[in-house]
Amino acid sequence: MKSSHLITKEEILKLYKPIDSKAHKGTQGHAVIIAGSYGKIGAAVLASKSCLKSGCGLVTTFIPKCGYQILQISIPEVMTVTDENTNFITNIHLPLIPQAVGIGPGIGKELGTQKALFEFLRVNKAPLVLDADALNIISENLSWLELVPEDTILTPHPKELERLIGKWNSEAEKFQKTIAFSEKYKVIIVMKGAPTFIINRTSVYENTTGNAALATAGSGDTLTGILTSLLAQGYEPKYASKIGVYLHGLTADLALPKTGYESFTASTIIKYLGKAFLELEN
Ligand SMILES: NC(=O)C1=CN([C@@H]2O[C@H](COP(=O)(O)OP(=O)(O)OC[C@H]3O[C@@H](n4cnc5c(N)ncnc54)[C@H](OP(=O)(O)O)[C@@H]3O)[C@@H](O)[C@H]2O)[C@@H](O)CC1
Ligand SMILES: Nc1ncnc2c1ncn2[C@@H]1O[C@H](COP(=O)(O)OP(=O)(O)O)[C@@H](O)[C@H]1O
Ligand SMILES: [Mg+2]
Repeated sequence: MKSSHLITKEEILKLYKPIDSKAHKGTQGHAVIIAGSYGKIGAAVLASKSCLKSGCGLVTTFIPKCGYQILQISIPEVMTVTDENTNFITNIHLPLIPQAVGIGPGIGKELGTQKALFEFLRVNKAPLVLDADALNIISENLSWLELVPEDTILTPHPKELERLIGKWNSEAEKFQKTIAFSEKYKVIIVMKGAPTFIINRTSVYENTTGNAALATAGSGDTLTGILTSLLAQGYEPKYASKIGVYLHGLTADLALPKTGYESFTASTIIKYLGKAFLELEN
């Protein structure tokens, strides 16, 4: 297997940019989260809340109509734009030019959603995070990756990775195929797992934070929100991916003594984001 570089606190401290005292919401980036379908609006809530709580100034979330009240009541700080359709996304229209977009958590694979994703990828110019069902749809339409901005961040868990690159027979082959995929499509792959690796062309980075408390529904959805927020704030994708993965894992390391493994949930990740960022302040 190819040797990897460790993502350590020392490295993250060099990449992290503290918030300027003259900052206002307009300078902190406007992020868009496109997520959710009937029964999975929670994915949109988790991604949007973690996005907002990772420092970007404004968050707009695009959801099917059924999620409108849920989202507005769960997170009043987040603006909401709804699809014409009730239960799933069919036509992505944004009344703004976003600084970054995260798309995929909980969107499902309805034909209408597949078409909406293709149309969105055709017109989108903003730095992008692709997760969950966006990856599952793209796995069956790999040529769509030619439409995405260079250095788009893909965040597959092992099953989503298999759908993208095909089966592997060994760890070495998994890395070899993921590297080849990253090179071919000029994308950054956050290979989620225990630990998470980031593959950027032939470079492999291994995260040093995180623990099994993260093995809980929605923890990947929060990572999508964090990464999208960092991109919206102007971090280059190669740095946003490292900082985001590091902070996401750090929330679990900081929370574990208080929550134990069992009671830790994706909402705990969001709760501990503040403490994780404060670790970068010294
Ligand atoms: N509250 C909400 O609204 C939530 C909404 N959510 C949304 O739901 C949608 C479906 O997402 P999903 O990931 O559950 O389904 P899917 O892609 O079929 O993968 C499941 C299979 O993958 C595997 N697998 C996964 N991790 C693995 C690992 N570490 N290591 C090894 N294998 C691993 C495992 O396969 P197995 O081992 O069982 O063969 C498992 O059965 C998606 O849009 C998501 O955003 C969720 O975020 C939850 C909260
Ligand atoms: N045992 C573990 N140790 C460290 N991190 C883990 C562990 N289990 C899960 N994670 C992390 O939790 C997240 C799970 O993402 P994902 O499977 O997409 O969840 P969901 O789709 O439910 O939001 C990933 O970031 C993964 O690295
Ligand atoms: Mg996921």
